[in-house]
Amino acid sequence: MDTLDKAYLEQNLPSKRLLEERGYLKFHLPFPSELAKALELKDWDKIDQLISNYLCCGGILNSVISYYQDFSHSEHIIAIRESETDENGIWHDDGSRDIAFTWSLNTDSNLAGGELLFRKKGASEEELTTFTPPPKETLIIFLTGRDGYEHKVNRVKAGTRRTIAGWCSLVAPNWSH
Ligand SMILES: O=C(O)CCC(=O)C(=O)O
Ligand SMILES: [Fe+2]
Repeated sequence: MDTLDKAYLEQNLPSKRLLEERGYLKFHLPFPSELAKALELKDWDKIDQLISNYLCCGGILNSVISYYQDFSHSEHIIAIRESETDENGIWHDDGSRDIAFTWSLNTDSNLAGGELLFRKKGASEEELTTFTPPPKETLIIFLTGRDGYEHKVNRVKAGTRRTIAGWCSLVAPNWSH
């Protein structure tokens, strides 16, 4: 499932309207076998390289994210948070990026905390969406400050939280975060 055609995307992905309404989408996007293998080996360099490829033309992430937002620039990191050293994140909006994503690499059954919180700026506590760290292969795509949203990651209380965090923009973003 490395290249995805338009018909596949339209039939299998959540609608664009849902993203506009809620500001986020969460769904299962299976890892290509080479990524699954690299995760098993904890080969972070390989994972980093594969994600670069997937964000490029014809790649799985490029196809999926482009379905929602045209982009020509992308950045990504492998974000690893361990309970021993982790701290509460702060609310932020990912600056001038058009859209953000987090593709879970979590395999740690001891993982506690590390929730991703998401809200419209100025929203009340009840209007907050909380994503408990999902299992590997869960993709969350979410809107940024450009559309008035912000997010933060809670402190990991036990175990290790791993994800690929990324950002995509049509024009090159300002490099401030
Ligand atoms: O770790 C995540 O799921 C998101 C991280 C994030 O928001 C960021 O690095 O800007
Ligand atoms: Fe962020």
